[in-house]
Amino acid sequence: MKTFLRLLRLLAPHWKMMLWAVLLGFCTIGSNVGLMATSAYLIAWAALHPPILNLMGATAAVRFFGIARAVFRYLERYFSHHVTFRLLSQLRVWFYQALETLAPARLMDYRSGDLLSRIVADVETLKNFYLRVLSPPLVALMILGPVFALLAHFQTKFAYVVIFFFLLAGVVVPLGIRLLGRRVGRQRVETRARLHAHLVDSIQGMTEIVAFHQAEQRLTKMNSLNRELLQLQGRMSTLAGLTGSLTGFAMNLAMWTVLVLAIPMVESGELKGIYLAMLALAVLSSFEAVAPLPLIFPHLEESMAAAKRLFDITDAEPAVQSPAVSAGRPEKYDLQVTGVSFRYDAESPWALKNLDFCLPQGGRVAVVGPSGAGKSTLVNLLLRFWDYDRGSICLGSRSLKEYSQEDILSLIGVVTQRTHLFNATVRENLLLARPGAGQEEVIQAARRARIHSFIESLPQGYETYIGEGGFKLSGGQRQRLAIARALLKDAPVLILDEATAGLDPVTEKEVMEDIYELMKGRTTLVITHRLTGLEVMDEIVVLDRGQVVERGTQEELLRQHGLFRKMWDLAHQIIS
Ligand SMILES: Nc1ncnc2c1ncn2[C@@H]1O[C@H](COP(=O)(O)OP(=O)(O)OP(=O)(O)O)[C@@H](O)[C@H]1O
Repeated sequence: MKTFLRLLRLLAPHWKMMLWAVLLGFCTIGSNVGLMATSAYLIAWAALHPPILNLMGATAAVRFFGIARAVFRYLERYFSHHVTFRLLSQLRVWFYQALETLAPARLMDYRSGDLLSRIVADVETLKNFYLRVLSPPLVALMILGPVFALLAHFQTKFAYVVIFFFLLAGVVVPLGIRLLGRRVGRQRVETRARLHAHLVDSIQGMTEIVAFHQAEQRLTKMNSLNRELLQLQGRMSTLAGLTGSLTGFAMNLAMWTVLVLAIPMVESGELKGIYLAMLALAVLSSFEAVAPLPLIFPHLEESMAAAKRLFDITDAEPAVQSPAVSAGRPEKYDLQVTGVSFRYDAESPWALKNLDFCLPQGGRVAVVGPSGAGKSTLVNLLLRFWDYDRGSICLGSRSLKEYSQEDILSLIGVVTQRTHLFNATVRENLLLARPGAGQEEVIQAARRARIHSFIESLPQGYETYIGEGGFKLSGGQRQRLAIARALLKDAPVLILDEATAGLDPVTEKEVMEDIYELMKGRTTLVITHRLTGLEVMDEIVVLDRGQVVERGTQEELLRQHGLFRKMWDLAHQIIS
């Protein structure tokens, strides 16, 4: 019920349009009843060869209802589709905005295919909530009044017969269908989501799947999910077919009952014969309003399941609470980390324990350590993707928690090993760092990152599409674009998170030179497990299992014969 009310609230801004669509739906079916009734009356009367002038009124009514039905149908479709598409786009934006506030911390537990399924398929499913759940009963209720009045005008018992069969087709049949189709809607939403997640996962990991000969297994799983979904869709279609026949049966029974009651009245002279066909067709056509009712429950169940999946995400608490008023820009860009401890959840071990270091404005500090030491965790905290549990991190004189995430992200430029490049042009990818930058600034940043001449050599220069994830570029070129992006952003604080990992030694050396260019005048934190280029660092902090185990300059650490020295020797053994 709560989900139902929340969905209604989402529809609230469009209530006027929806009301119009319902009114037009009523007018369409009303015109159809009028058209059928007046046509039957006209034909029956014309068969008695009255003077042609006497038929003029009925002829005009047939024309009027015929045209009205078409016009109302068009307008009803126009309004209902208009409102549905606006609703869907509003839902998509609303859901996407919720995703943004949760990224990345709260989204880690979801598969990307599952999220895709929610934003595409589940949102799409919700169009049925209005079109097939809310609107049909309102239209049916509205049509019942005039049809009742029309039939009661001739005989009250005709009207009661129609009400009885309306209730049968519009209430009893839907309840029966609900019993038969229990859980079909929900299962369909869930199976579809699993199939989407599996598909996206398979497409993203296609290279590994082929390399490890897993295509067969993947296909088998996909086929089994497909079959499950097909079965559920088959059940839904069976229900739709059953609904159609039951409603048709109730409709015909209603017509025959009215005829069985009316024919003796014609014989006894209580009712004129020319009204007989009119009554029969009026009853038949009024059932158009009842036809969609039996599928309300499966659609309602499906909409509720889809809405619940969306609300699950939008209700999640962001991992970081932004302050009501952000501290804005600090007066100095130094970072002070004092006694910081953090774990990803209450059951996990500490990823960082009592971490201390100071990074003065314009200074350079490297955090190194073996895999799992907590280096990326530190970056997550500095970018306010997660909030630390103990200790403090200050940027300038203020705690990081006093800055909104937006402000933090504008103050800190990041180059990571996994910089995401979009399936867009080179220029668009660079402009992501500063959308308002002019062409000259873009070129300048690319020049400083030494990627300009390469870009110029591309077929369309800066307008060349670089493919999804920048797949048309080499690793080194991708990193240079990332560096150009950071140069364009021109943030006072810089984090380099394994910025050269995955590059061959020659390219790494070249990219390092670009990185030194990027570091100039910025407060820089380098996160790495590769021990190259660290001689220019003011301090190196060595982390192991979340704790600082050594600190000093490269020279000092090499003399200490501790973990740093071990890592250094190992790295140089591998190279030699
Ligand atoms: N999202 C997460 N949820 C739970 N635990 C996590 C998460 N990310 C990292 N961890 C855990 O936190 C610890 C530190 O991981 P982190 O990624 O910070 O190490 P790292 O030093 O960056 O390693 P690498 O050099 O391999 O990237 C590890 O034990 C890891 O399993």
